Amino acid sequence: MSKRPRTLDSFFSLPPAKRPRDGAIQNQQTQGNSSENDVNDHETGSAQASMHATYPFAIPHLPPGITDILNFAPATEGRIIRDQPDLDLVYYQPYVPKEVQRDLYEYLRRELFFYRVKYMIKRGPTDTLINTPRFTTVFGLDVTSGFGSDGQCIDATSGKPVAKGAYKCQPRPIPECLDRLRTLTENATGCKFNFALVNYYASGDDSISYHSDDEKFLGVEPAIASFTLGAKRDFLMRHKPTPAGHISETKPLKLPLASGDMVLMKGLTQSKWLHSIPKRKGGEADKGRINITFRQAMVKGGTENYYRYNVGEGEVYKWDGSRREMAPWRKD
Ligand SMILES: O=C(O)CCC(=O)C(=O)O
Ligand SMILES: [Fe+2]
Repeated sequence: MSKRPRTLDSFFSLPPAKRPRDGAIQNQQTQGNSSENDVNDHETGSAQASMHATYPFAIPHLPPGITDILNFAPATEGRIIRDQPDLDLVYYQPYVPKEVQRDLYEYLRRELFFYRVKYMIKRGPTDTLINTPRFTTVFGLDVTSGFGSDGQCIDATSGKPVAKGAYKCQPRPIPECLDRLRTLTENATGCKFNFALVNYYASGDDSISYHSDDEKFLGVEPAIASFTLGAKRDFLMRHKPTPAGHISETKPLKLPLASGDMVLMKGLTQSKWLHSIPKRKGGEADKGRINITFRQAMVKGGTENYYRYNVGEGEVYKWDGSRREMAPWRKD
């Protein structure tokens, strides 16, 4: 039995893996080192890829030239930033080794599928259409479920398939390329992650406004690991307004996130601070930036929320190498 690091790919490999044993569960948290489907990998002899019924197309595995170097991450020791009230960060400059920053950026930009999500919100009495000002995609499943070896959602406690309708969305397993980085990040930080959210900021016009990732479905004091690849962009942080009468002795923060950097936000950071990537005119921002955040969702509502706002119902985008931009993708 081969001992290559276990990923989620037993059911990604083509042709499909054999039927699961009853109750077999393989999710980000529980997968072991069993390798029954490695046989498949060898038999096909073709380049390996992650595939799932919910993916519009297969995502090739990371090439060895990237994985071999990525295994040296983190490239530097993290700097602890706790010099302001409620702020609790570890800042790696960089986390991804320099030799693979560019290749990993170009690989993810080229191989992942993205969305430009639109949704309605109520502003007072009026319905307002929000156009998310960046490309997004998401993979993962909250702790109540995992993926069976046939790719179906399995209840984490009973090991049985989750009831039809338990999720309105269609959860997607984390592909090998992101799962590798997730595992490395778990090992380095001691934190657990079951979601990978990816943002692509095509230019300085793309952004994320001030917010905090403080949803209840992440549990108390969530840890979020946030990676930058590609263009350098400013990451702004400011303390949430304090109750009237309280003197806030905090000052805003600007981290100039560069390719390969990682910021781990933990403790009270999400409940007390806001963060944003503001729009920028010209300069490096127009070369494009990928952000990956790893998080841990505790309940099904977290899964629903992440797919609604990062996949939505719109068309699929894929990198078009000749146009050098994301373009609508259609199955031919
Ligand atoms: O792009 C970034 O660095 C931040 C992304 C972010 O805050 C988010 O996705 O919640
Ligand atoms: Fe955020």
